[in-house]
This record gives sequence, structure tokens and C-alpha cells, in this order.
Amino acid sequence: MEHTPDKKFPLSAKDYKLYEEVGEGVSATVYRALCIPLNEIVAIKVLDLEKCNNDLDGIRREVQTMSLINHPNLLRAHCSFTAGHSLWVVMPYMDGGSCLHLMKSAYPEGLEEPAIATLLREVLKALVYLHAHGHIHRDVKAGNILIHSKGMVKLADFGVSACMFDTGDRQRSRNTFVGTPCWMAPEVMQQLHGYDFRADIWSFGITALELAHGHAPFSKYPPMKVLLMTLQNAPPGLDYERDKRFSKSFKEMVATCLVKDPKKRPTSEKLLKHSFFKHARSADYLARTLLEGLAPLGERFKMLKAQEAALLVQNKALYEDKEQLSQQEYIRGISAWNFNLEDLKSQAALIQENDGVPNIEESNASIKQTERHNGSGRFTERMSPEMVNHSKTASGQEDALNDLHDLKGSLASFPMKPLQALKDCFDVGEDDANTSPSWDDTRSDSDELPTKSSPRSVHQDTGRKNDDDDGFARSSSLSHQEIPNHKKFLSGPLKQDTVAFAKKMMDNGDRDHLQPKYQSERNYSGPLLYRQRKETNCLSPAEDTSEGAVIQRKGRFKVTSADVSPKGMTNCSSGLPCGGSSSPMTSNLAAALLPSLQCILQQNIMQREEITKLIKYAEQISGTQGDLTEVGTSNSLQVSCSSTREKELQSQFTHLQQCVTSLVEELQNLKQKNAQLEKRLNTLTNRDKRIRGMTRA
Ligand SMILES: Nc1ncnc2c1ncn2[C@@H]1O[C@H](COP(=O)(O)OP(=O)(O)OP(=O)(O)O)[C@@H](O)[C@H]1O
Repeated sequence: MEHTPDKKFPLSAKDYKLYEEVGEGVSATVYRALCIPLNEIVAIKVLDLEKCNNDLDGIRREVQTMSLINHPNLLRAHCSFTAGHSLWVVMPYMDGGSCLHLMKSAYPEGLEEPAIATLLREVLKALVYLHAHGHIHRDVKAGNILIHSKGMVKLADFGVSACMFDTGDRQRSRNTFVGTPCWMAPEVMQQLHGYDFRADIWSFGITALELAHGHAPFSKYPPMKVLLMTLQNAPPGLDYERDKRFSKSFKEMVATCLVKDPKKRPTSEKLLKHSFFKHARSADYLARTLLEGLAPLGERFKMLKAQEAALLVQNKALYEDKEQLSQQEYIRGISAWNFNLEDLKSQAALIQENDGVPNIEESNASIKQTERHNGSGRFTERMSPEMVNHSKTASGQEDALNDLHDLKGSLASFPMKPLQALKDCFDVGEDDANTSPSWDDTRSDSDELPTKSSPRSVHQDTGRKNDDDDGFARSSSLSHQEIPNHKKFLSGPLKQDTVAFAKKMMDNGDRDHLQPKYQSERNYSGPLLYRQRKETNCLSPAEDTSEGAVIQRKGRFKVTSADVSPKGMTNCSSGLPCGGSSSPMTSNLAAALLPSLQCILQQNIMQREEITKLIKYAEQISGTQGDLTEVGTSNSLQVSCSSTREKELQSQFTHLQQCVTSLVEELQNLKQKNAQLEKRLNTLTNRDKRIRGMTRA
């Protein structure tokens, strides 16, 4: 399977015999094949050029890169040629398949650390080579790490790679979104200053997490959300609790890769020296621990594909309505995925149209545990029950609204240039069954692969497949559904659509219900500072005290008071008449006063409780109101504050604010009286004691 430069691979389709399908990509199908003259098993990637008419440059680049590179950890093409409407790329057959397939069929919960270290070290070596030669891979992920049954590891798929020394048109390719969302570095998404090889280091870190968990972080979310989460959330990483089985050095290695500032990420060369890679073992170890006992790749592929197809049938009824939405998501999940804001809007609009199903998704820990893997494709996402539920649930609405809010926030740091670039929606093209190459379905006698029984066969994992999807299982027959043009290229200003959508959501009265989750669920890092401000509910030292101390802050509203602190109370009493200077009183009088003083104290306590309750209630109302007002003032949503409900809430809030203020005043008065009475009582008690003492004497 190693690249053999001396061997001349024939440049004609007739010299190859295609066997079973072993993989599928966006516009390509990969077959195990026999090179007849050389009697050698190879893999042939058949690209339908008619389907790739938008990306011929990408294909040319892939083939060019694949033939020029020369590194044991990079998949190099033997040769390539056209056959009818197709381009055939002949390459070494990696009979273990991709790491993604491997996990899907045998290790759905992820791999063990030594195996991960071994695989990643090999991938890193490939990256060192690529980066040193001025290439950025741009699509590092488990789906592109291929393994051979002898344990060799190769990084594949240069479909979206770019040369850092490119100029002109090719340089422009570094100013567009390429890659697969979950693995994509924030700077690639943002495109503020372009990006370099360090984008691969981010993807490498994500791949490490993918291998550790069996799926990439955020993989259960639709692309819009992945984009927002990557930009706004703290970088993902290995969790102290959840990932106890992994070493500190593994956690550290992942953390060094997943730093949002690309300048702070290590180079591939430096990363290779990280102590984590000392845990790496031999190729033989990989072969023994990962591949032994597995069914041949073609069988595993077939099995997974059948499972995905069954799932599609199972969910057809639910799914039908969401055809376009899911289709679009599916399209986006693949490599060379392109963001399209117009498309995102329509996706949000589609989500919004559904309602009524309770939100079960995000709070459900078991679902979290069985997060689906989107992998390099989104085939199962479009049909898994979870996905269907996602689009049907109230949480879908909620997420959509939240995402639109977030999108608005992100736009501040989101340059206009990429937004324009994004308008070219990735186009799947039309289905054309006639362009498929002819191939032989039977296994050849000359097949190099040993047929082994599979103790860890795909059957083991049937139950999980609902949640665990994979690009690998995309069926050409199923994936080629047409997207109507109006869905492919939606036009119209972003603002209007989002406003309409957000407004509808608000008019439905959903906002109140949305807020608590909206606030608790997010990790507001990044540009959305207004949210952090919103959540500030205590007085900071820098707080403006001109209006009095802020005792509560929600949104743009503040509840202020002259001074309600205990210290303030003491000060307040200082100017009041002191009981000590009053006329002499007998011990009997003091005793008579005691019960009424106790009563006042009791009342005071009860009133205090009432006020606390009212403050809490006012906080809730003001929090909601504050949020809505922020939405109302935002540029992108431009929600009008004039709805009746909002007015009602506003007057309620004002009323409550007044109540709170008067109650606070009342409380202060009572406290002052209380303090006075306490002082008088003390004086009387002292006087009483003195009198008693004198009497005794
Ligand atoms: N040489 C090979 N040997 C064995 N399997 C392969 C080989 N090349 C590719 N495959 C399988 O075929 C799948 C699709 O191939 P590839 O990634 O090149 O297509 P693609 O169109 O670029 O896909 P994607 O959009 O997911 O990146 C791979 O994920 C892998 O499982």
C-alpha cells in the first residue's frame, strides 16, 4: 500500500476493476479496486465532475497536492485520470478505513489514550511536513485520518487544502470559509485577519477531542449554532470530571491547541515535542488494539449505510416537513462547507414555524452522553430522531431565537467581507445516476484483505446509531435530493427576516419563557459583552453612585436607594433625639414598654421579609424587561417596544419599582424608630438597674 514511484499505474479506467464502495464524500465515492496490470489493490476516488462544476479548482488542487506530497503520513495519489464525466484518483488502499468509521462501527465512546496518542503523533508528523512546505490542510478531522490494517496512519483529503504561498485567486481561497464546522478554527470563521497553519492546530485539537469522545464537540448542534458556539463559548476541552480516564498531559495538549488566539497556539513542530506524544506506541500496537477482529471495511461501510437508511425510513413521516431544512444542514456538514447567512435565516425561519413540543433536548443528560456524531457528513443528522425533535421542539424555537440574538452580537466582530463571500451557498448539484462508474460488486480472489470475523461488529452498536451519525454513511441515492432554487439562494436583507422572525417569537409571548434558559445556558465569552453586563446584579466599585447606591441592576434598569446598608441605618439614627435625655422613668414604666418594643421588632422582621420577596419579584420582571429592551435597541433585531404586553410589563415594573422604593423608605423609618426605641429601652434598663442598686444599698 506504500507509494511506489517506480510502479507505473495505468491511466485508463479499463485497467481497474472496481469492487465495493468503502467511502463517500460530498462529490466523490471511494471504491476498493484492483489495478489489473499490477495486480494490486488500490482505492479509487471517483469524483463526478458534473457535480463538482463549482469547485473544479478545488479538485485540481486536491489532485495536484496529492501527487506532489511525499510523506509516509500523507495519502499520496498514485495517479489520476478522467473517465467520462468522472475523475478517477487512484491511491493506496487504507483497509482500516477512516478513524471516524472505525469509531462509528466499533468504538462509539472514543478510543483509549495510547491509541489516540499514536494516531495523533502520526497526523502531527504529516502536519509538520505540510506546514514546512507551505500548506495548510484545513480539514483535519477523524474522517480524514486513514488507517491501514498494518497500523500505518495517513492524513487524507486535500480537497480544501491551501498553499500559504499562493497569490491571486488561490490566495483568496484563504479568505473564504472552508473546512467542516465543528473542526473549524474561530479565525477561519471570523476572517478578520485571514488565517494560517495554526488553523490546522485548532482542528487538530478538536480531532483529539473527537477521538477521545467518539464525536467532535458541538457535533449535535446545527451549523448555525456550531458557528456561534465556536465564536462565543470558551474553547472546548477535556473535562476534569468527565474525562478522568485521560492523563493530565493529554488534557494540557488539547488545551494548548484550542486557544482562540491563533498566535498563542504552538506550531506543529513544537506540539510534536509535547510530553503527551511520549505515550505514543507503534503501528503494530494500533493494528492489534484497534483493527484486529473487525469486519472488512466494505462490510462495515455497508452495514452503517444500511443502518442510516433504516433510520431514514423510520423517521420519514416526521422528517418530511423538514426536508429542506435538514437537507441544507446535511449539505453544510461536509467538507468545503460554506456558511450562507441567507440560508441560516431560512433555517431559523423553518425552526420557528414548529411549536408545541416540550424541550427535552439540552437538559437531558442521557442525550448528552449519546451525542450524535456528525462526522464529515450530516446524513444521519438529517434523519435522526434527535435531529427531527430538535427542529420540532420549543427548544428549537428557543435556540433559533437565541442564535439570532447571538448572531446579532457576533456580527459586531463578524466582518462584512466574509458575509458577502458566504452568499455562495454550497451547491450539491443535480443527481445524475448515469455518471456513476461501472463497477464490479463481487470481491476479487486477489483481494489482499484477510476476511476476519468481527467480535466488535457494527451490530454491537445498533442502539447507539440513532444518536451517532456519520458522514461516511451518506448514500448517494439518498443524498441527491434536489434543493429548490429558492431554498438554495435565498435573498433579501438579513435584518427584515430576522426582525420578522424575532418579532413573531416575541409576539407569541415566548420571550418570558425563553429568558431563563437563554441566560443560564450560554457561556458568554467573546464579543457579547452586553450580556455580561446584563447579568451584573451587584454593585461594582466603579458604579455611578450619583443616583444613590444600586441595590439591584437588571438590563438597563437599576433599583437605587439612598443607603439601605446596616451602616447607613446607624448613621441615619445619629441625628435623632436620644432617649437618654428624656425625663426620668421608673422601672415599672420600662417593663411596660418592653412588650410593645418586641412587637415592633417582630413587625419589622415581617416587613423585611415582604420587601425581600417584592425585590425578588421586581428583579424577575426587570430582568425580563431589561432583556427585551436590549433586544429592542439592538441593530439587527430592531424589535418594537410598543406591544401591549410590553407596555403592561413596563407599567407593572414601574409600579413595582415605586412599591419597592416606598417600602424601602418605610423600612428605613421603622428601623430608625426601632433604633430610637432600643436606645431608650437601654437607657431605661440601665436606669432601672441603678435605681434597684441604690434601693438595695
Ligand atoms: N485511500 C482510501 N482507502 C480507504 N478508504 C478511503 C480512502 N480514501 C477515502 N476513503 C474513505 O472514503 C471517505 C470519503 O473520502 P474523501 O474524504 O476523500 O471524500 P470527500 O468528498 O473529500 O469527503 P469529505 O467531504 O467528507 O471530506 C473517507 O472518509 C474514507 O472513509
